[in-house]
Amino acid sequence: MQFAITTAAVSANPHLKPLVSFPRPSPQHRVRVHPPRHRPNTRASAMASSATQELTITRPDDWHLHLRDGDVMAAVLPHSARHFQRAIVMPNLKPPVTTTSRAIAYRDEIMKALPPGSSFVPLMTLYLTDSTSPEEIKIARKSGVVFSVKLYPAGATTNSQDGVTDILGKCLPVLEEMVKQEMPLLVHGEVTDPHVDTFDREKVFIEKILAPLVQKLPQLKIVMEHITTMDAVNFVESCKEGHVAATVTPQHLLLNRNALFQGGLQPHNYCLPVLKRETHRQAIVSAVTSGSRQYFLGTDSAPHDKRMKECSCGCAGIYSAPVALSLYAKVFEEVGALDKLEAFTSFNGPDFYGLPRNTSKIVLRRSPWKVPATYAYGSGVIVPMSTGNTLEWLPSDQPEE
Ligand SMILES: NC(=O)N[C@@H](CC(=O)O)C(=O)O
Repeated sequence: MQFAITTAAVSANPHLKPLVSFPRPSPQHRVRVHPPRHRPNTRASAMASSATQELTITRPDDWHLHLRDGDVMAAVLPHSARHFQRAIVMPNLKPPVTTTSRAIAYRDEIMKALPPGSSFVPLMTLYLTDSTSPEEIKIARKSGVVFSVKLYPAGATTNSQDGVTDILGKCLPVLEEMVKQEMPLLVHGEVTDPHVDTFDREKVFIEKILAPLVQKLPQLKIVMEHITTMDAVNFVESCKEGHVAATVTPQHLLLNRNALFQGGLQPHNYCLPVLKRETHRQAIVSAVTSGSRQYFLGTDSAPHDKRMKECSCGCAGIYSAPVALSLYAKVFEEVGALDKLEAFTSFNGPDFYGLPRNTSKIVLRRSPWKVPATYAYGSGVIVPMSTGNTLEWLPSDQPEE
């Protein structure tokens, strides 16, 4: 990563309080809290660096993306293709992508919808069901286009009704084949028991499902998707690097659960797993900006029509593809860790998946830009994360307002 301007290497926001420490269960699982470094000690130096700084980083990949299909896909795909070289494409379509042949057909649709000249590469994912066969995993690996298998506990989130009901039982032969094929299992880590408090569902999933799974199949490569709690951070860090990793979204780095109720119900901040307390957000920020190789970028960008979000039973999902890079840069800058951004966005993911790192670059300029209120698609509009806000970091090919 290059810092083009030398006035002040990396500026932290002088108005932000340093992160505070919080009680931890055991010393070996302690999250490292990294206070801002290179904090400019004069207003002048902060202003000088903010006026001029730019970052050149290896082009990132998005390791958790919902592209949908049809009109919505046509509208959102260019946003991801503009900033990301590759993306793990989630399979929760209606009907879900449960076989390699469907994954190939979906991939073809994506390729056709790409803007001319785009070199974006979709990495396909199979949707695990109780009846997925070990043979399907062999076919998936041979195809060269399927790179992972997604576990949705049945009923946990958008289009998960066909998901898994018994991961440690019925799915075991499939998981054993995945170990052989070195095929990562991507996990939506929430229990669905209605008696478990919504805010505890990730923690309980770790205790009841994930920890036993790792114990049973320690060689299985697992990505805990869109982590939201310090429990997840502690769990990931208690596991072996290279075997268990986690993706982290911009919303779980920037928002806590107050954002759901700020001035009234805020449907555009509602996603699953739901936002958690501030202490959890801080634990995730500390973990991700520590330089650990177990975390990588996964936006979970999940577009829904505005009418499906703003209604009596609004659906879960935050659309972040156009703003994600700007937001991740903001998070890293706020704790003085911009020097760690590139590993998170561009190295840790491919290293975990055993894929080559990208060779092309992208430039982030400190050039404030206003997020549009909505993005139009065929029959409606999608409201992006940070709608209407001004963001500091502009990726090089982001069109100016
Ligand atoms: N994150 C969400 O809240 N929603 C996702 C599904 C998912 O990843 O849980 C979606 O597909 O809309």
